[in-house]
Amino acid sequence: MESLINLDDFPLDAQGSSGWTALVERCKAALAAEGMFNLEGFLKPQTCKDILHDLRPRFATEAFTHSRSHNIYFRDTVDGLAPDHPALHKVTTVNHTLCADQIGGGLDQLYRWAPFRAFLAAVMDKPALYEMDDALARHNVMAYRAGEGLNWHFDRSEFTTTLLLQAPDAGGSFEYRSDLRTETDPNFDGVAKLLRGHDPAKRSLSLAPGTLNVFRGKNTAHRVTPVKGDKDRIIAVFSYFETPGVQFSAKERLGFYGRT
Ligand SMILES: O=C(O)CCC(=O)C(=O)O
Ligand SMILES: [Fe+2]
Repeated sequence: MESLINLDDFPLDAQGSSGWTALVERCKAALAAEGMFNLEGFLKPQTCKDILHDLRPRFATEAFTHSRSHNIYFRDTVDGLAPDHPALHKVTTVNHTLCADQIGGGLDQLYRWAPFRAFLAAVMDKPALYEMDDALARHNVMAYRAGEGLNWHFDRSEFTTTLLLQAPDAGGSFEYRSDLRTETDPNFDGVAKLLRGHDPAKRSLSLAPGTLNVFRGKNTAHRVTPVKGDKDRIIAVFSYFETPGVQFSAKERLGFYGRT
């Protein structure tokens, strides 16, 4: 693992050591204050280059073009919402996705590496985290080309872990609104306000390649704005859950990946 990630600055392999504990505390504090944390330089630059080299031909030939009109829930109907409620306003997404069964290599090794899950569990105050039992959804890599983005949505998992592999020249910002809803309050009017562009608590972030980013995606509305220029924005996304055996439904797999 030391050839993949910067274990000197981020000693995930030394669980319980003072360096590991300090890192966990730092990440927890950022998560509490800002709803996310970033570890810049997490992935080694050469690893990043090697991964991109491996994935480029796959993006050219076998990635799924995820292109659709959707609402923030990625669901046709939502309990308690009339079909014409502005929280169901439709937005458009276009990007290109490779699934876990098309990726392999260092990203798959990292996804399966137990100390990575243990570190994330400690930061999120969970007894343990488990890999998804879904050969496609476990981890993905997405490429956003000029004009493409991922529009407003909430994630299925409580938190989302991403690793930027390549930054675009311009655009492709990560915009987010932390705690827009809770487990007990869907805050439909707040969602409608954000979609109208009227939420002053919206924040924006431009990530550097190699940065590990973790945010509470289930209740944080987020989007990636359209990329500008010829350099694609390329990002890996890892999904873990509190219980083993989690899978996407066949309908979700079809919608996100074009196959089941
Ligand atoms: O590309 C990103 O930065 C975010 C990805 C994301 O939100 C997702 O995969 O659900
Ligand atoms: Fe997301």
